[in-house]
Amino acid sequence: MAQTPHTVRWGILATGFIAQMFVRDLLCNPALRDVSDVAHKVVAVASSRSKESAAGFLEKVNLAPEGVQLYGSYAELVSDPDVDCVYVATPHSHHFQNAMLALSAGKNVLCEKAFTVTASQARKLAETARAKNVFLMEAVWTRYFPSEHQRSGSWSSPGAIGTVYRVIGEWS
Ligand SMILES: NC(=O)C1=CN([C@@H]2O[C@H](COP(=O)(O)OP(=O)(O)OC[C@H]3O[C@@H](n4cnc5c(N)ncnc54)[C@H](OP(=O)(O)O)[C@@H]3O)[C@@H](O)[C@H]2O)C=CC1
Ligand SMILES: O=C1OC[C@@H](O)[C@H](O)[C@H]1O
Repeated sequence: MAQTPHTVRWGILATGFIAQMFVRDLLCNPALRDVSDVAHKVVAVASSRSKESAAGFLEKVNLAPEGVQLYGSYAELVSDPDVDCVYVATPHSHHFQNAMLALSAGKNVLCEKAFTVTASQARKLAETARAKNVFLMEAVWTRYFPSEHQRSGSWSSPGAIGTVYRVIGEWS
């Protein structure tokens, strides 16, 4: 019998380039990647500038406005009781304050990379997430590439490839 998927209700914090990419991907049918136990719904979008910017975002990602709350501030977004998880897509300089705002409101958080500017900020976010018993993760999608699983599964085990003297990386 088909399983009823758990629906995660997302609040999108910021409306720039990667937020648009993220929402388009988020709303792809999970069955396309053989996933049936979870579904995703965008229930709120906030722009730091205005509610109109948030409305413009919906148009850019081809998302119908019905059932989506629009906010002109991040504080309003994290206060929305219908939001389960906040996706933080602001510049690095603002990740700490924005993720902390959402965690403090008891929201689960997915925060864009680079996670924080200092290690101390990252520790504070992790401590807050633990205290609030919510999920917190940095949005490093490349971590989930099949090649990365191979690398972490075999190449990185002690001694598997001998002593590493030099590493050259490339994004392609
Ligand atoms: N995982 C990945 O593959 C990628 C991750 N990123 C990461 O995502 C983050 C955002 O990058 P990107 O989307 O390219 O950036 P953009 O400049 O396109 O968008 C950032 C958005 O943050 C909001 N914002 C809030 N405060 C400020 C501020 N003081 N200055 C500028 N913007 C502000 C704005 O939205 P509004 O005012 O409407 O809320 C703005 O549109 C970065 O940390 C970047 O590293 C970027 C690209 C790829
Ligand atoms: O910031 C980024 O922008 C481009 C992406 O391809 C890359 O994975 C990411 O780190």
